[in-house]
Amino acid sequence: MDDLLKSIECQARKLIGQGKVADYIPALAKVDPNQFGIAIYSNDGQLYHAGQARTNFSIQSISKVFSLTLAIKHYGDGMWQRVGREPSGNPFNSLAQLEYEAGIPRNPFINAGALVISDMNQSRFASPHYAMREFIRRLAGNANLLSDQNVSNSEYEFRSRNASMAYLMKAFGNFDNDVEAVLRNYFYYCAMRMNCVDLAKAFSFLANKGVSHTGEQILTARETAQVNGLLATSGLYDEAGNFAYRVGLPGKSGVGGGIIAIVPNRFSVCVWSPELNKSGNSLAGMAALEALSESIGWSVFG
Ligand SMILES: NC(=O)CC[C@H](N)C(=O)O
Repeated sequence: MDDLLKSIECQARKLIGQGKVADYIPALAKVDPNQFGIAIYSNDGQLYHAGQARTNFSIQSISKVFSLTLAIKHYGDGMWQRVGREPSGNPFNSLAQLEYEAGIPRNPFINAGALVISDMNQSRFASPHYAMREFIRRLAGNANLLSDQNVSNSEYEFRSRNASMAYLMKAFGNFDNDVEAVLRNYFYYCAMRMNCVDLAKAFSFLANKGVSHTGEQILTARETAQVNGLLATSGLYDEAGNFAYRVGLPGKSGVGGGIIAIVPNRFSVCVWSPELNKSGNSLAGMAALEALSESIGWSVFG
């Protein structure tokens, strides 16, 4: 495995220069593009990694999986009245569908969907950002994880598009709490800093029928399969089809350049390289996951 990861790293690094680091906020635009890391965590507790697997980065939309998990734990099936389960086919920050679909976002992994989920968690917890941080720390088994205030403040400053989505949903009656407070928390989650090893471990429960690497039952086996189904159909925004075709695994990306992928009943994987393609997914990360999945025969589609 170590040799395979080294050779995948070497191939993937050749693609650096073809993408573009997220530049919608200055704090992310400054990230050194010349970075790559990968970590794989197996259900029997083996960790494999290569490159900068212990360098922290901004998890961004990968946080949407943590928020969804927390919401499922507390709301169960009732939550699906407020958010759909279909791929959007649109960019992650698109407003278009919200207007003609009565303020119900297509799925929990686009921004509008994650904002509704954050609104649910806001109603449920006295201190939602603290609840979420503790949940993520517990899942990763790392009590030192922090959110980057510089990133979250900058996101809040440039919040117009996310704020528009939230206010539009409020106009449709699909938003209960103060929009600005929910935005603050949503940005706090996006700005959590983690590395590939943290993320591979944190998502091990999705590869292990809902049981975390510390033995805690996070979701039921059924809920875990449902989340993986949603990740496979919507985890990479308007590139979910392409990801299914090239990689064939449930996955979730973020504009910090991280992508997590789940090999059900076997492994959780995290790859990171900051340069993005046009859909906002790590360009070298996608290529690395494709090579890995092909070499090991991981596709869930056969
Ligand atoms: N795709 C992403 O990672 C988007 C997250 C980013 N914080 C946003 O809300 O726009």
